[in-house]
Amino acid sequence: MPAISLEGVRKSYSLAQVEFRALDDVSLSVEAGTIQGIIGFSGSGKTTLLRCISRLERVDAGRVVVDGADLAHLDGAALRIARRRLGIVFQQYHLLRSRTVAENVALPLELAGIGRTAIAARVGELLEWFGLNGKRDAYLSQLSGGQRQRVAIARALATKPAVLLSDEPTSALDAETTASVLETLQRVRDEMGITIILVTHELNAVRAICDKVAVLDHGRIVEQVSVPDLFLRPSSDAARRLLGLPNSPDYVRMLIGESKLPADSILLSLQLAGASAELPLLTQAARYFGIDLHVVHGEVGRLRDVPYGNLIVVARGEAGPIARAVKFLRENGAAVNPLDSHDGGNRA
Ligand SMILES: Nc1ncnc2c1ncn2[C@@H]1O[C@H](COP(=O)(O)OP(=O)(O)OP(=O)(O)O)[C@@H](O)[C@H]1O
Repeated sequence: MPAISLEGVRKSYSLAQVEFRALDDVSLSVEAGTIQGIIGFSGSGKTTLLRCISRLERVDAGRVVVDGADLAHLDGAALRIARRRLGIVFQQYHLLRSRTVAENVALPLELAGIGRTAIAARVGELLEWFGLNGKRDAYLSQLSGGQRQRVAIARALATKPAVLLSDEPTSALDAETTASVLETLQRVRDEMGITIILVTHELNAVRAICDKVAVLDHGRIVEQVSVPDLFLRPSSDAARRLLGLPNSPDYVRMLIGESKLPADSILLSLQLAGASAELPLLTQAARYFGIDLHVVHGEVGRLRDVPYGNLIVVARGEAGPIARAVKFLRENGAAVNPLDSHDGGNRA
């Protein structure tokens, strides 16, 4: 059974009597014990989606089933109890300045009416697990950003939720602290078996710890794929733009500072993964077919040990050899798409 299942979720806001659909028929199933990333451009609906899952916002239509309970259709005491199965962390921590670390972590347990002895035991267990024992009596002002976020995560997990929702938990942190918070989230999944939803605009966070990732675009999920598939084979326009792989030739020309390419050249988008990324395919294609292949934009790297390259290449030469080179690249496992229909993209 999935830990979270969204079916046909819709949410609109009215602004100056104009209805704006922030979530449009969103369906998503998140397996228990996994980290689900949610990415998308600003305004695509990420935060709204988290607010609807946590019932901070009521959906207009659809089902929001968390750990077996449909939060969209619960009210009163039943909703309060069901919400304890969810923990939430935010970018800005939302911790209380007037309380110590231990008192912050205790807060949700106090609100749930748990007895003092049980609260002390649970808080002690969490502070130990999060390496915060030495800070139990410290106040917010005495903590680093990373420590604050660990306190916020510990507090979110106080009531032993099945699911942790995290909204941009690392965007206020430097690279090193980000890495340690991401590692903490990974341990939360691995050692506590908690399902995590991670809303982020940082692709590195997705690459580092997510199992699957959903791409939101204008309130719709346009891709729900494994993390390797996002990086190695992005299919939606939104995912390609998020990865810095634009589909628009004009945008690429601006990026490379060339308003016009030579008449005998075309722009190619090239994706290589696994074995194809280990071969010197571009050099071979250029040599065999007597053309120039010039990488003008993109990235190469390794994703969970699979080498990959997402490249924008200017191919220069005669139409026939370019078409044969493209065929050769495809036969050797590269995904090749002409970007430019004006400068003869149809030749490939
Ligand atoms: N309470 C609200 N009233 C009216 N419009 C809203 C409200 N909350 C969100 N919106 C609109 O819904 C759309 C989605 O907003 P949301 O905050 O979910 O996007 P996001 O992807 O989280 O963006 P960001 O990355 O900038 O946080 C935006 O156009 C936003 O202006």
